[in-house]
Amino acid sequence: MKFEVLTIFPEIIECYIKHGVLGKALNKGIVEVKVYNLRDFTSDKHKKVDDYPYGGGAGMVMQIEPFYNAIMHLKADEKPRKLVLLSPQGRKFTQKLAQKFMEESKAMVLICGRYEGIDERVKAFVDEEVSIGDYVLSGGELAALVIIDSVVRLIPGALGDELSAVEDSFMKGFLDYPHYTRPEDFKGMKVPEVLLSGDHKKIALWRKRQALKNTLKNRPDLLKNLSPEDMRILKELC
Ligand SMILES: N#Cc1c(-c2ccc3ccn(Cc4ccncc4)c3c2)n[nH]c1N
Repeated sequence: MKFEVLTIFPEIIECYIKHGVLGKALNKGIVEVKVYNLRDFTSDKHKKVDDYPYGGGAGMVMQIEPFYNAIMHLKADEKPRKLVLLSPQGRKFTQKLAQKFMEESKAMVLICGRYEGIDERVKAFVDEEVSIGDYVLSGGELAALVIIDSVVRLIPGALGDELSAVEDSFMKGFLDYPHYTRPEDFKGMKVPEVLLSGDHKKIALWRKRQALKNTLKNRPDLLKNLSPEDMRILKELC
């Protein structure tokens, strides 16, 4: 899968993608990430990308021309790609949308604005407008990285044999269970006995109960379409 990112801060993307799961997927050739500096698609000597908003108001707005020139440059190879604009006004990005992007797109262009946003006319050239959540960021780059990271985790082979995105929370419809590792006793804070028991059936039940308990407490909105067994466990918790 190929990601092409349009931004005025390429170093934000370039720094992050070298590490972790993404770095390994890049080294394996499962994923390709190309970053384009929008300033390279300007036509003035100052590489200007923003201007004052028509109608007045605070801040600056990013001009359409660099976005248009960059998108036309990418489209010149006539290969299919999904163009996604990151924006506070976008549809909510969820695990389900990450799965859809992974299944449907061989290539994605992630368009990152800054300042108070970008000229509305850019939207005529994009397929999706996406927001990663109900909070205000300073630009689209972090959102682009969230999308890249969550989509790459879903690509078969990206996590390596020992891990699987299927086990990820949200994939199962509820939050994850608690995790523990050595030491067994840290300043009197002990690992739950059940996890030391070696009884895999008991451990699995304990983990399911804890996951449902966490979900009931922090994200009851996720508790839909539970299996009858999970519903039984949940009722015990209430
Ligand atoms: N995805 C996503 C986002 C953004 C986001 C995305 C792109 C841009 C470009 C510019 N800004 C700054 C800005 C613009 C307008 N209003 C407030 C701040 C952005 C924010 N904020 N919060 C999210 N969940």
